[in-house]
Amino acid sequence: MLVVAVALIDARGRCLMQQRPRHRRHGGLWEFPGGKVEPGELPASALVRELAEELAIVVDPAALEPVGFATDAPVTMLLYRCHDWRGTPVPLEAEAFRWDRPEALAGLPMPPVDVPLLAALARFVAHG
Ligand SMILES: Nc1nc2c([nH]c(=O)n2[C@H]2C[C@H](O)[C@@H](COP(=O)(O)OP(=O)(O)OP(=O)(O)O)O2)c(=O)[nH]1
Repeated sequence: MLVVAVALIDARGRCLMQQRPRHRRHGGLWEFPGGKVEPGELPASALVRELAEELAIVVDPAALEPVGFATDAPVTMLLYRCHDWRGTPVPLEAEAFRWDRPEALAGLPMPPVDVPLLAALARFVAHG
């Protein structure tokens, strides 16, 4: 299963994570916005679609920069970062969401693939 996700990063270097609805797989855990890549879909297009559905924001695929990927079978997740989007994120599907520095988010309960990707993101945000 190929999953794409994004770290939206604001002007203060804070990143958005959201809490999965409790009734779903990994319910209650904190994750990056995103979702599954559908057959025939490009990863960046899938992410643009998911961000419109989940957060009501518009993202240009060119504004998505790769951070890295991680696997915890059956999930392989590609993480991008993005500093530029249109609209104000609204949690349409999440239980809750929060903006914080990647180091501060590291203590939240999250799915296994998110742990190394959040660490990679923290290095990016620290070093530009
Ligand atoms: N969005 C997202 N999903 C993650 C993360 N970490 C992680 O293991 N996952 C897993 C949970 C799910 O098994 C899968 C994403 O599926 P999803 O259910 O959110 O995606 P979707 O919106 O396409 O799902 P659906 O339409 O089938 O309900 O990836 C993460 O940081 N963000």
